[in-house]
Amino acid sequence: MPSILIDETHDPARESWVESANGHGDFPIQNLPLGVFSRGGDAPRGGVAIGDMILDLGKLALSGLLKGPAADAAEAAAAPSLNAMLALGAEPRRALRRCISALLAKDAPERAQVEPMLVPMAEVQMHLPAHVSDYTDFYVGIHHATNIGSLFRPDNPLLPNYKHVPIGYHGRASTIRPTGAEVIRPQGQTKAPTADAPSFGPIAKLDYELELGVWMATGNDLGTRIPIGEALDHVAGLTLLNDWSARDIQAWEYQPLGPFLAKNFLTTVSPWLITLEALAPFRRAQPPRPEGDPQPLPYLWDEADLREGAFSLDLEVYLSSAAMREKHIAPMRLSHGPASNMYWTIAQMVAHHASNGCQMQTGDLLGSGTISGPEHGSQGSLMEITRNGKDAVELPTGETRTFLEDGDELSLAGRFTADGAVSIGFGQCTGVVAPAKV
Ligand SMILES: O=C(O)/C=C/C(=O)CC(=O)CC(=O)O
Ligand SMILES: [Ca+2]
Ligand SMILES: [Mg+2]
Repeated sequence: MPSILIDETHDPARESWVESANGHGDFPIQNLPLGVFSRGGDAPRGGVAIGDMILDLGKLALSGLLKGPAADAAEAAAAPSLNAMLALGAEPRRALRRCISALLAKDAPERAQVEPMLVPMAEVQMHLPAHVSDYTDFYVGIHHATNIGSLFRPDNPLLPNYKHVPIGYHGRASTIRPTGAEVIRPQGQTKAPTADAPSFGPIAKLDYELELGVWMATGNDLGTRIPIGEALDHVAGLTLLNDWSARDIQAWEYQPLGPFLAKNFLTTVSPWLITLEALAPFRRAQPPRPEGDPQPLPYLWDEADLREGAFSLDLEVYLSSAAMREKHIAPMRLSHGPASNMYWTIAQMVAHHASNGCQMQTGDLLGSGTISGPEHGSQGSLMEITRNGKDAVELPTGETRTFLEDGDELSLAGRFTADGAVSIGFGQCTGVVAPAKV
């Protein structure tokens, strides 16, 4: 476990000569997240967000301003995906962060050389930061697991394995997209409990799931494990993740093998990878397990992980219907809550995933599972908010929603805050629902 490394890159007094970065909600100089962008159809390449600009890592790599591991990292990042850069591991990534922070800091003598490497964010197209090797979705939001379990299985909401095993399922890498991808309403086979027979067509219960995504930097050899104490050394950073879900397909298909077509038609992520090093000031102790909960097996237990395995992060979900956007009504907040409702830490997810010798790889993406709080107003899906369609939500236009309608725009937002630190965010994670392609 890398211990919390707070250095000059987190200094709250550090400002940038890129004026828009100072006081920026997501991308002040203390964040410096990694992404892949292109402009006007040119080749996608790595970049670092700073305010409303992007520092082109392709140009930085060629500039001669970097030396040693930082130069290696920038050179590897001058590619259509960051996989080669992530595969270098934490040290070159951290060295690059320290150099970029110094180059972008107010009064940096290199300003005149760096300024031509900046591209306005408004002019670019964002891509996924990495080629997704494999995608796995966990289920660590204990309130979500309890809420949704009681809707799918009223007699048996939280199954007895939940507090021993970080439950997950294998998702599909080919349908992960960055923010902005249209959410085409899926078609599928469904059967209402009252119907005599199943039918096929556009689904009615389109939902979202508020999740954290974890990008893996390095993996393990087939047949070997990742010890929990080393798990975060394999992680590059975090993203927001929306696991769009078809609840009517899910209810009919999920037993006995779990989610399949209800979940694999699209997953949206925020395009910026917030590195673990940027998150150092926001690491927190994992909330203690409730009294009476079982002690996890030793391969899932690490004292250092318990001391700093959680994050001080606030999450929000916003909905805006087509009619709201037409009338310039601000998006309505559907939920708000802390990310501290994760029963298992990221290190526990990673250690468990590799515990059977499963090979993890650079570019693997792990979803946390839906993060819900215990109270109304903090649930991370419409199925929970509307109790599977029983209690409609009223929008400011007087429209109502039980699940998402065509034209709805759904956005996730997340913000890390801590005393004495400049807060940072993920940027956009949004999708607009389009009619089914029948
Ligand atoms: O059957 C259930 O309990 C429901 C499972 C899910 O909705 C799966 C899922 O995507 C996990 C999650 O996001 O927490
Ligand atoms: Ca999910
Ligand atoms: Mg999905």
